[in-house]
Parts: sequence; structure tokens; C-alpha cells
Amino acid sequence: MKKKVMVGMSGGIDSSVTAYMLQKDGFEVEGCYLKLHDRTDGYHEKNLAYIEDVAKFLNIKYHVLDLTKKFEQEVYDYFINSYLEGTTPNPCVKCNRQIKFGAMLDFAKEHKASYLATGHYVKTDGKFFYQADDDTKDQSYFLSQVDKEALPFMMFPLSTYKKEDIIKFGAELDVAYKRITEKNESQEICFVETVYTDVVKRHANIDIPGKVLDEQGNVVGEHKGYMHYTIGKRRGFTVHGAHEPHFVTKLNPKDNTIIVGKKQALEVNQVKAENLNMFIDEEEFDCTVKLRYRSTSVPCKVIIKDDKATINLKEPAFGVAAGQLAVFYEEDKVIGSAWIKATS
Ligand SMILES: Nc1ncnc2c1ncn2[C@@H]1O[C@H](COP(=O)(O)OP(=O)(O)OP(=O)(O)O)[C@@H](O)[C@H]1O
Repeated sequence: MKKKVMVGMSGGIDSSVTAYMLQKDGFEVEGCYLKLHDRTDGYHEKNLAYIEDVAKFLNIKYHVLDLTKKFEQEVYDYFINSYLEGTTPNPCVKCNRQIKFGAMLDFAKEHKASYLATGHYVKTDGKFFYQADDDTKDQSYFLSQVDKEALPFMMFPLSTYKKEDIIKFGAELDVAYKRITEKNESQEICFVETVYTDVVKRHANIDIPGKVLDEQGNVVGEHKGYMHYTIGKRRGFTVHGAHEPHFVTKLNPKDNTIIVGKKQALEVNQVKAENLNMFIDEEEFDCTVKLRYRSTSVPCKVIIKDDKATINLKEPAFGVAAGQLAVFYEEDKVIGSAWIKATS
């Protein structure tokens, strides 16, 4: 009997090709579309029309799973609260743990699927995640908080391919191909249609001007409201009489001030992180760490105590934001991750 794989289908080319590849490999494939939010611009209708085309072409069944409530509680509220608290959230990381490889995995198991597959660019051997072969597409950073218990059920057929290969496979999907390539590459955050401030605006007045301070606490300029800024930002505020660029180094929600400094002020040598998700048992180890998605890995020593990590960087990093994830790598293998709380 064929083994069943549930494929998380978004309507885009990556998950469509994932379903196609697994069917070619001899699996019984079913699709699952997650409704995660109530966007009113025809977003879900369009995605579902694409999925309908692909499902017809492959002659597979698909399900629509409404997780709007869970998504709001676990991802959306956290996203808004992070900006209110002056930190920089990473909603995709939360979604992968709680929703895609939490609730969707439970759904796949309920439907007697042996595996859950997605179009993420990442590898797994059932115990660890590894970076995808296509460096520019690698999504291991976003998956590093997924519960290790979920790994034996996960499949990522795209992990050894380059995007160009996927486009070629997509062309074999014939009628569906035109439509799935019409769909734009997904936005960075699926519920943000334009910029994050447009979303936060629905819940708070973000346009309350405040004071810009230097590192000594002197008032040096004005800003538009602290929620407009993230660590490392260098525009949208004034610094009177400055000849060199100034960067945001700290946000103070309590008094609506922001602290700015020259590039050097962004330098970080130690990071404190919490809420660990570890794939190894060691509590003291050398590795490399990514402190933002699109940043290069920095060599470091990690010491874990009472479920908190102290990350001593062997080379300085710049523009590290509380709220982002520190992901630990041993070459291409993800060995754990933790949420950044403070830097020095
Ligand atoms: N709404 C959704 N319902 C079900 N699965 C989803 C949904 N959104 C994303 N996924 C799954 O997660 C994978 C990664 O999502 P992401 O948005 O990062 O990728 P993508 O490159 O845009 O993928 P695609 O081309 O399939 O849209 C998708 O390929 C798909 O398998």
C-alpha cells in the first residue's frame, strides 16, 4: 500500500512542485491549505483557485483547515505586542512551531498520513535540520524552533534543488503552471500586505513624536514614534548637527524615546537568549550563530544555565535586535536556537 503524505499547499509553485514530486515518487498525496488570517483582498480565494487547479491536474484530494483563531492567539497577537514592547518579532518562526509543524502536523496524523511535507528549503534526517543546498533560499533559520518530536514526520523534497530546477518541474504541471507562476513570490510575512506599521496601526497610535537621545542621554533630535523603528535603522529621525550617519541602538517604549549612535555603537559582543529549543544535550559548546535571517554566521561559545543561553561572540556582530532568534549551527547542521533578550 502507498504511504500517505500530507502536503502543506499554499497555492504557490514550491508547494505545488512538492506535491507533484512526491506523487511521482509513489506516495499517496493529499493537500492541506491553512487559512491563517482574514485578509479581505481576495487572498484566500486566489490561493484556493490555484490549489484547485493543481489538485485537479494531480487528481488529489485537498483539505482547507481554518486556523485563524489559533494563528491570532499564537502569532498575530505576539507580533503586535512585540512592537508595543519595542522588540522586533519573527512571526514565521512562531508559525512554523505552533501552526505548520504543530496544528497542521496533528491534522496530518489524524488523517493517517505518515509524513507532512512542505516546500520549505531545508533538510532533515529526522533528528536535525540542515541548511538547504541553495544558500540563497535556505530556511533553516525559520524552522529552528520546531519541536524535535516533529522531525521524524517531516519531508522537504525541494531541499536539494535550486529555484531554477523547481521552475522547470513546475512547467510539467501543465495547465496549473501558468497560474502558480502568476502568483507572486510570497511576501515576507503572509499577513502583512504592505509594511508592518500598517498592521500595528490598527491596534495602536504609532504616530506619537518623541525625543532622540544620544548614548549619554542628551536630547539630540526628534522621531515619529518609537514603533516606526527597529535596531540598526538609520532614517526617519533627526539628529541635529550630525555629519555622520546615526543608527538606532535602543527603543524605550516607556518614555517613547529612541537612542541613536554611530555605527560602532551597534557592535555587540555578548547576547543573552531564552526559550531554548535544543537538538543536542550539551550545555557548553563552540559553534556559529546567526543572529538575523540574512546575516552571516559568527563563531561563538554558548553557555546554557537554567534554560538561558549566554552567547559570547568571537567576532563582533552589528545591529542585533531583541526579539529575533539566535540560531546555533555546527557547519550546516542546526543544533538549537533561542530568543534574543539582551545584547552588550
Ligand atoms: N497557507 C498555507 N497552507 C498550507 N501550507 C502552507 C501555507 N503557507 C505556506 N505553506 C507551506 O510552507 C511552505 C513554505 O512557505 P513559504 O511561504 O515560506 O514559501 P513559498 O516559497 O512562498 O512557497 P510556495 O511557493 O509554495 O507558496 C510552502 O511551500 C507550503 O508548503
